[in-house]
Amino acid sequence: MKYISTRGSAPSLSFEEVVLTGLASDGGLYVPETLPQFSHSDIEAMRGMSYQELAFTVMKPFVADALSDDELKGLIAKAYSTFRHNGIAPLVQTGHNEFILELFQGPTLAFKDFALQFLGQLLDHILKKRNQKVVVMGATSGDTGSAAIEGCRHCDNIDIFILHPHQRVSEVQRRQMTTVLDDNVHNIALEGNFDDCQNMVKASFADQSFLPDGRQLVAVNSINWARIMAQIVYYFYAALSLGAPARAVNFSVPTGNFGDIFAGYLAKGMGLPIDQLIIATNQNDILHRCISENDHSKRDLVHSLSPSMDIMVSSNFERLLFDLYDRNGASIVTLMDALKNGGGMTLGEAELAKAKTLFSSFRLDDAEMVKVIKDVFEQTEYLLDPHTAIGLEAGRRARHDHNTPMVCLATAHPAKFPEAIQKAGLSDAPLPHHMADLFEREERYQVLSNDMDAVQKFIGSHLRT
Ligand SMILES: Cc1ncc(COP(=O)(O)O)c(C=O)c1O
Ligand SMILES: N[C@@H](CCOP(=O)(O)O)C(=O)O
Repeated sequence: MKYISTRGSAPSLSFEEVVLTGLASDGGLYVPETLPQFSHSDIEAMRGMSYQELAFTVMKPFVADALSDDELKGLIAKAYSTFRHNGIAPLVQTGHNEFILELFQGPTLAFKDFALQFLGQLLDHILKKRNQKVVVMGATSGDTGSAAIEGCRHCDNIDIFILHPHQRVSEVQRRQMTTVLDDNVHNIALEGNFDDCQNMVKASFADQSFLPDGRQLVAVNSINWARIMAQIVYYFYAALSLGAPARAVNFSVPTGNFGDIFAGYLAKGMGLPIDQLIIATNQNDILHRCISENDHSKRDLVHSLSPSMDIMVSSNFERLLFDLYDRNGASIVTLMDALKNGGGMTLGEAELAKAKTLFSSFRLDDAEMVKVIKDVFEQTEYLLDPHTAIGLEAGRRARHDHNTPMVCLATAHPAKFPEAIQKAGLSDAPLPHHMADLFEREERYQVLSNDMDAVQKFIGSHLRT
């Protein structure tokens, strides 16, 4: 399997190279040259598999050149060994043909664990084999950071630097990152927003001359293809539990950087019968505006009660555009230049029409989201986190029919976001046992101005030899 860049001029890479490269040298994102296909009977044969068996079956075609079957099985076993639920991704029914897929049973309580505990094991394996040391640099709006730190902290060959927007993540999210005191783990609170953090990470990948000779950056954001790949698995898992391949399923996905829902789009492309894919956004609604009215223009980023989705420029949208524009890299360069320099992009008529057949969308503001948390708790005693509340309500409003099951991805545990829960007039969800003393733990992080030089100097001076 080869991987190609969405901007058409970077070299194509193998799986191992793509995992270590992150951003393509032409500024694009890597995608597989062809998408593996599963037939109706292949998917039938997946019924009854454990999460780990399914992960092996779904990911194998993407990695077959790089990992033996036993190696892949071993990495999967270790990655999911720290999850707190035997089912790994349990489904909970909240209404008629309406389900929540709990993706927060991993060690850091968000869906990011599915890909990042696996990526941590994968990087450790590859780097030990190559006897190579790397620098991980990532941007987080709150959840990627802690999952990446948890995944990488035990890797001797990694120094990890995570940028989060200063005072723009919840206190639980910050402490999950900053109380990890291993000497290869570094947290930077950037005086800016998530887009500033992500821009700085992407610019640093484009010019890595600030690193000492022999070191390279590796991405833990969904820039890294392995992140998306691992997230495809739970779409298969949920759909199989609800009757696939005989029965189609809809998914509603709280969306920010467009990685999670893009994994659902790929699952559909691989043969999984998915009917609707619903993009659920908060007030930072560029994706909803794009799908509903072809308005993909940047606006000021609003600080919301669902902070993990406070993202304006959704990195993975570029991967979708690449497909919409028949994989023509030059078209993507034009669109991305317009977004960067002109503040927005307009999709062609045919491409917008295609996007509308693939995705529905819905937007909720804070007040609407808080009401959903309150109403759902009153009716079912199920406590939603703010991101999941947006996904659930968007699914209810945007689904076309009630005979097809609708699965809302529960992307985080409510204990991470007490502010929204309190606004709904409810008592905080307790932190799970392994985090019970989070507020007593010592923190370490560095506040830095939104200045590339300052960040890169900080990284350079904190690398272990
Ligand atoms: C809790 C939570 N929900 C939803 C999202 C959106 O996911 P994506 O960025 O893959 O669209 C994120 C992060 O981006 C998140 O942390
Ligand atoms: N919500 C994310 C933002 C980064 O997204 P990623 O999927 O590209 O890592 C976060 O919690 O950091």
